Amino acid sequence: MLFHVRMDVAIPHGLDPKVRAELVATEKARAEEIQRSGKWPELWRVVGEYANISIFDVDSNDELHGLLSSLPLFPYMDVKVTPLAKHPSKVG
Ligand SMILES: O=C(O)CC1=CCC(=O)O1
Repeated sequence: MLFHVRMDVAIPHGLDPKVRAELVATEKARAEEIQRSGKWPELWRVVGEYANISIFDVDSNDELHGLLSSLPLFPYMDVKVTPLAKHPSKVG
């Protein structure tokens, strides 16, 4: 099952810079781990925004929720999920 996911990140401005740096580093490590599993085939920065557009390839809604909520930045994200289906006009 493919899902288009947009994540908008809003880390509180008052957060200790060391805590912020650690959060971002652990987010990167976890994101790379999930990508290596093949469940997160696309990850793109939205130009000019602290946001990304991703494609996830998972077996269920519950699996996707588990992956997203395992991200250290999850508490600071607004996440919008769009389930994808095949388009009848797609060639190939
Ligand atoms: O920077 C972002 O868009 C948030 C994020 C998701 C995975 C990652 O490494 O950072």
